[in-house]
Formats: sequence, C-alpha cells, structure tokens
Amino acid sequence: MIPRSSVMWNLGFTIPSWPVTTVPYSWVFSDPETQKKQRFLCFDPLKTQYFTGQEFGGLSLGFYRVSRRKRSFVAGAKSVLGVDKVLESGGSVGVGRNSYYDAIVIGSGIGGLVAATQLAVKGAKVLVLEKYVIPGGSSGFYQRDGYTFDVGSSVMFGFSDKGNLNLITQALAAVGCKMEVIPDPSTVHFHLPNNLSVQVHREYSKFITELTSKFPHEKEGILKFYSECWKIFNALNSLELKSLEEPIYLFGQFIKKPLECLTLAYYLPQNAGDIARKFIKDPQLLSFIDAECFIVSTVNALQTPMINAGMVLCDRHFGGVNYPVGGVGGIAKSLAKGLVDQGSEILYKANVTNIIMDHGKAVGVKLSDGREFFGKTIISNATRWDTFGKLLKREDLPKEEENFQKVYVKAPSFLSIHMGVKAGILPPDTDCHHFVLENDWTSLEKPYGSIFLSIPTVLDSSLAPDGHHILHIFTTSSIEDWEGLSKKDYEAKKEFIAEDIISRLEKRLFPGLKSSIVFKEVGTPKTHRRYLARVNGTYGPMPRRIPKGLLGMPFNTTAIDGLYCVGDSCFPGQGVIAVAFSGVMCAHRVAADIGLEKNSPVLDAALLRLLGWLRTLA
Ligand SMILES: NC(=O)c1ccc[n+]([C@@H]2O[C@H](COP(=O)([O-])OP(=O)(O)OC[C@H]3O[C@@H](n4cnc5c(N)ncnc54)[C@H](O)[C@@H]3O)[C@@H](O)[C@H]2O)c1
Ligand SMILES: CC(C)=CCC/C(C)=C/C=C/C(C)=C/C=C/C(C)=C/C=C/C=C(C)/C=C/C=C(C)/C=C/C=C(\C)CCC=C(C)C
Repeated sequence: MIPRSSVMWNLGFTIPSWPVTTVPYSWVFSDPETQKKQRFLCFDPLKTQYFTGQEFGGLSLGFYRVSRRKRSFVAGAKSVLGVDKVLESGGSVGVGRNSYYDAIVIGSGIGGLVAATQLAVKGAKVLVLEKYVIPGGSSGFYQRDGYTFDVGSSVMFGFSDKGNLNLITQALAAVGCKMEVIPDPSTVHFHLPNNLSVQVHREYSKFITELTSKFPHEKEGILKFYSECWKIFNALNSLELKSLEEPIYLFGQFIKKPLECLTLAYYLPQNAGDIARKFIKDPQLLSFIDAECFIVSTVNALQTPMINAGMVLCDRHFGGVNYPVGGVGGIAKSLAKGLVDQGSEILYKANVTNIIMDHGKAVGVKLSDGREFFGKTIISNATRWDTFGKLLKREDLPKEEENFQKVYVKAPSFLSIHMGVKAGILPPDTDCHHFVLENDWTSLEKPYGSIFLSIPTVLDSSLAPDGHHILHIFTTSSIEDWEGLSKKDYEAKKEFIAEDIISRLEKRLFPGLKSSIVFKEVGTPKTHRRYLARVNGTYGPMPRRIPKGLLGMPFNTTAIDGLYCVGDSCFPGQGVIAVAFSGVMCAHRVAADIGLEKNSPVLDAALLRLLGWLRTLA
C-alpha cells in the first residue's frame, strides 16, 4: 500500500512566479481515499500549461511544458528534490517505481507485448496493464488436470530462424529470449465437401503436387495463383519491417527496394479471390482457395486482402509453421519476462476502465480500483471497438474511427472445446491441425459451419498426461446465440452444441472419439468476452463488404494525440504474426514521436494526411 504524504499539501500552497500575462491555472490532484482535492498553481499561456521551478520551494528546475509531460515534471521533482513522497501523494499520480512512463500499454496480448518490449529495448520506460492474471490474451494458456491448453489455436507463423518475416522469433530475440520450437510437417489438413482431402505440406513442391493431383486440369492456374503469393511474400521478406506511418523509414525503403515496395503498393488494395479468379475457373478449386483464406481471415477469398494471403500461404513453406515447446503461452510469458528484464513493468489484475484526457490528449489511464497512471503515450491493445466504445466516451468517437466501423465489423466469436482424450484414438501420423467442412461449401462462413481442430500434443507430448492427447476444437459462433439464457439453459446449450461438433469429428475423422474423452471444457463467446476482454468475444475485425485489400485498415496512430492502437484491429489484422507486426510498427511510430527514433514533423504530417486520405478510398 502506498504511504500517504503531506508533501503535496505543501506544494499546493506555493505561489508560482513565472512572469506571464495569462491568468494562473490550477491543477487539481485528488486523493482517491479521502477524496480531498489539492490544488496547485501553474499557467496556461497559449493553452499549453507550464510550471516553474519556484513552485518547489525556490529550487530552479526550469519550466516544463506539461500538457503531455506534467507528470514527468513531478518525477523530475522527485529526483532533484529527493522527495519520494511527492510521487506517492495519494495514489493519484501512480504507484510504480517511476510514476511517469514513456508509454502505458493497455493489455498484454502479443500485439501489446511486442509494442512494449520493442519500446523498452529502445530505451523507453513502459508500463503494461493487463486485466487478467497472466499475459497473452488470445495467445495465453490455461492448465487443468495435467493438461496445458492454448487459449487460441496453435498455428504459429513467423517462428522460424530465417528471413525477415520471423517476427515472433525476432520479438523474443530483441529481449534476449529464444524458445525451442518443433517444426510442424504440415500446416493444416483440409477435410472438405465431396471427400476432398488436401494436406498442406511444409514442403511447397509436395503441397503443389498434392493439390494438382486433385485438380490436374487446373495445374497452370494453381501454379500462377500461388506464384502471385510468392511475389508478395518475397517482397515482404526483403524489407526491414517497421512503421509504414513513419516517412523517413518508408521513403528509405522505397529508395533501397523500389521494385519490392511498388509490388506491395500494387497488391495493397487487392483481394485474393479476384486474383485467384484470373487464373482458376474450377468452382471447387475456388472454394478450396476460400477455405485457405478463411483460415487467414475468417472470411472468403474475395474479402481476404491479397497481402495477408500471400504472407500466410507462403510463410508456411518458407519458414514453416513451428510450435513452441511447452505451448503457445510460453511466447507471452517470455516477452513479459523480457520486458521486466529491460527495466519496464507489467501489472496483472489491472483493469483499465478509462483513458484520461487532458486538453484533447491522452495522458493517462484509470483502473477499476481507482488507481491512475500517467504517461507520454497510451497504447491500447484492446480492440478499437473497446478502445473507442468503452475506454473513451462514446461521444468522443473520431471521424476516423467512424470510418473504420463503416468498413469493418466485428468477426464472430468462437465456441471452443478443450478436450483430453486417450491417445489410442488417433491413427498413427495424425496431423496437428485440421479444418473440417463436410457437406456443403456454402456453410464455410456460417456459424458452426466449419470446424478447426488443433492437436498440439502430436508435436509436444509434454502438454498432456502420459498416454493422452489434447484436442482443441473451435468453430465460429456469435454472442447473440448465447445471451438471455438461464444458467441451466446456457449449460444445456453448451453441451448440445459441443456434442454435435464432436459427433461430426467422430464421423469424419476419429471413429470412437466420444468414448475416449477423459476431460472436456466448453467455452462460448461469453467466455471469450469475459477472459479476453474483447467486445462480444470477437475474433477480430472483418470487412463489412468487399474491402479494397488492406487499404482501409488503420495503422497505429489515432485521431487522438498521444493515443495509439495495437493488435488485430490495426493493419494488417487478425493473426499472431499480424499483431506482432502491428506491435513492431506501433513501437517504431511511438519511439519517433517521443524522440527515441529519428522523426520529421513536417514529413509526418504529410504522410499521415496521405494515409488518412487513402483509407477514405477503401
Ligand atoms: N494463430 C493462432 O493460432 C492464434 C492463436 C491465438 C490468437 N491469435 C490471434 O491473436 C490476435 C489477438 O491479439 P491481440 O494482440 O490483438 O490481442 P489479444 O486480444 O490477444 O490481447 C489483448 C489483451 O488485452 C487485455 N485487455 C483488454 N482490455 C483491457 C483493459 N481494459 N484493461 C486491461 N487489459 C485489457 C486482455 O485481457 C488481453 O490479454 C487475434 O486476432 C488472433 O488472430 C491467433
Ligand atoms: C504505406 C503505403 C500506402 C504503401 C507502401 C507500400 C508498402 C511498402 C507496403 C508494405 C506493406 C507491408 C510491409 C505489409 C506487411 C504485411 C504483413 C506482415 C502481413 C501479415 C499478415 C499475417 C496474417 C494475416 C496472419 C494470419 C494468421 C492467422 C489468422 C492464423 C490463424 C490460424 C487460425 C485461425 C486457425 C487455423 C487453425 C486450424 C486448426 C486449421
């Protein structure tokens, strides 16, 4: 508990002597326990507030621009005056070792953690505030009866040791961590209508051979479509990936790699379905491409940005899909540890309820228990809907966010079933990941239509007790389906739907599955809403109609000064590697804004305006 102090009381009555012609402005501190308000004086010339050193007993501390930095002034006062209790004057200024941060990150999903760690290694002092008891969000884990379950699926891109796109490996390495990974010999095994079965082998030529054996008449189209994907992947893989909102970097890349940048700019507004249709005519093969894209984006190929399709459909063969030993949860744990090793902080059970604004700028956050923290920048890893719908007041919704909500809607949530089964039920050489859509292509995007299945114990047996496997099954489901039910009806519905999904898997993949189950836990969209703090439990944003590729997806800056977003409602969207990239971009832009990286205010303004205009075309 923080000791109370009387120091602020003393400060409250000192008289500033800064000779300005404006009226004094008083800054109010409130003590959350006593609700006593303490005032001390400063000035507000030109709507920017300044303190003078004389406020602190005549010591010459200079004066500080405080609209963004007022709390750093207090921290400065602490170090110069040695009056530690100034910082602890009632909890309203903060409780960390240093109460004023370069960046406060709301949420410790992979997006938030990557932004935080990247900033920390650049020398920033970061505070991550996580509502839950462990880090990771959708990439977290939980343990029951000897099983370690991944909260989300276990398909990990970006975890290889080569190229520029191994963003998870790079994010860990930045804070001195390296995780042992197990290569997955196949990304996913598709079980589709008309008994179409396609295994996506790690080796590209093996995958192409398998696919063309199912569609020999479309061999040329298949090769052409996937080679378009490779053009994108190779261009991406040749760039140093940083913030596309930072002009010095962006123009630098255009000069160093003009062809690659132009390639990406060309594909930026395009979708995979249109490109597939240039080369492929067979409706069943086009439906297969839809299923490929659905895994990437939870929508069909016509709505999936080509850049994202190119990235995922090639990385699985270039770096391959690799599973971290001990489970996906280890990534977030390692990043959180790395963050602390860099001298930054993470607090759990820290539920941010408000972003604190001051003269139109985001300057701090307030927690549900009343604590407040202040920083130069605030980075929200909550979804954009939560950030602008809950953490800021609804009437503050900026035009840019209105546009985002016009172009993107919340993707449905998931019904998930975590099971422990007797190992004998799985045939030898069972793949780790499966995608099942049995009878009807049109059910692909319908609720409960397609089934995702991960069996991470195929790769890492340490995740389950001896002689057992984990089956993590999930399927799309909307929150509306689960609201307004009594507890009894809710439980019954969970059982009923889970039973149906398991029967479908039993029929198509593993006869006798039901009798092998030794553990089963079912989560609904309400579970995801509660534990992941995501509105409606949404999996992420999906385009309302046909998008212009990635053109409409916002980056990290927001219309609110000092406030940034990171995670899957930022460019380039859903997926662990995607949110890791969003974290890298966000850290770069924030570092430039707080002077830890090169920046050019004039070019910044021009580029941000240009990008804003491009988004309006989406
Ligand atoms: N490839 C896979 O298999 C896989 C697996 C899991 C997750 N994912 C991806 O991860 C993506 C999500 O990652 P992300 O980084 O955007 O975020 P996230 O949703 O995973 O994490 C956000 C974190 O912020 C916390 N949070 C939210 N609001 C808060 C508040 N007000 N106060 C404090 N904490 C708060 C949540 O508790 C959560 O831990 C999803 O799009 C999904 O695609 C993919
Ligand atoms: C800035 C302007 C206007 C022009 C400049 C041009 C230019 C230089 C552009 C540069 C663009 C760049 C750098 C783009 C980078 C894009 C990246 C890195 C995109 C990455 C996308 C990654 C995605 C979409 C990953 C998705 C992964 C997912 C969703 C995996 C999930 C898997 C499942 C949901 C489950 C599957 C499970 C089973 C069991 C089958």
